[in-house]
Amino acid sequence: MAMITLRQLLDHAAERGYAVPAFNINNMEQGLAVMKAAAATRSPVILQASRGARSYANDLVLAGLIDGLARAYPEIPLCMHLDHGNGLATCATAIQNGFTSVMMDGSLMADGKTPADYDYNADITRRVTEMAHACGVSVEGELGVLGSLETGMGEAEDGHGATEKLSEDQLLTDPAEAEQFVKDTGVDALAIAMGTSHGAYKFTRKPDGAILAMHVIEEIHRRLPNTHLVMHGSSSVPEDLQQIINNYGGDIRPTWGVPVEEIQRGIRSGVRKVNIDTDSRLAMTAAIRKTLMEDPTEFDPRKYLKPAMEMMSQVCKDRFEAFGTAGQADHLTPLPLSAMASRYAA
Ligand SMILES: O=C(CO)COP(=O)(O)O
Ligand SMILES: O=C[C@H](O)COP(=O)(O)O
Ligand SMILES: [Zn+2]
Ligand SMILES: [Zn+2]
Repeated sequence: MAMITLRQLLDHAAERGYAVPAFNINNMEQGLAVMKAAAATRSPVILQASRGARSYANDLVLAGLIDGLARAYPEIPLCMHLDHGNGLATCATAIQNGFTSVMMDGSLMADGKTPADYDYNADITRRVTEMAHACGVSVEGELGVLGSLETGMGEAEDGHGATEKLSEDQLLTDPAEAEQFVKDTGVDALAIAMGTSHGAYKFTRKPDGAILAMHVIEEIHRRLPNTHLVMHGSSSVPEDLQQIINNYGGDIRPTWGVPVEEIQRGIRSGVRKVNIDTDSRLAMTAAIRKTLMEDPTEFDPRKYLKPAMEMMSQVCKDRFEAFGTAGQADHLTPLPLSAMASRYAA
């Protein structure tokens, strides 16, 4: 089938100067929304599932869903990635269930809340990398803790993320340490911290360099020109989606996300994977609120889930176009995991 590893996909993206949005999925509708957008724009895709998604959807159901999506869209290279793995077992069971890539997020301890020190992070990430690479599976690590440069706070969301006040040291990945980390762990991709956070409330104003430190990415790329960089918390939180939600009885407080042009600037400096969950959530919620308020007699879930899929799919198409992913599916021939495993062994 058309399953691809993160490593092969991001190597291709680096060669051709584009990035791939990684969309979180929790159910069939989100999976289909991404695949339809990918097929329409001829884009390779990264679908990612968090620990929360895995327990929401059930690992076996999720494995069946991935298999179905890959078979329904055989022309689209599909990378299935574990988002924010918290230990060896979480990563190993993702691989058992058909994931071709895992994130070991050792920036936090196994509780997903407490900031970890360098030695813990490097050690657990190196162990996951040895295990995953033996299977041909790719690994993303994280150095630095996501959180706000405006408030100094961590970004606790859905029971995940630091809850305490963090120092600027923790909130911004140190470029020298990043160089050491890649050497110590052998990761294929590195997630870094530079002021983004998960969820809808990232910035209280349109972000400038003081609160969205894109220069950190540029410095890390200068030191690690061959490492694929990953931006987390990179939803743009579009104002039009906020407005639809609020016009139809919702309550989203004024807020800003990461502007698409800042992500494009990152792509010029080695960013190859861009994590997006919140924008999909906003799109689906906007469509569902609108549909149900316009016709309060409606009670067939398909009647509001179909527009929800369509609105999410539009967000995905926009990002595929903006990040240069569109059209790239036709230039990729996925290698099997066994070929990737031999490559790592050599
Ligand atoms: O980073 C993410 C998943 O790992 C998602 O970030 P957003 O909340 O900005 O969509
Ligand atoms: O953490 C990143 C994603 O937004 C996933 O969120 P989740 O843990 O609520 O599924
Ligand atoms: Zn999260
Ligand atoms: Zn994340």
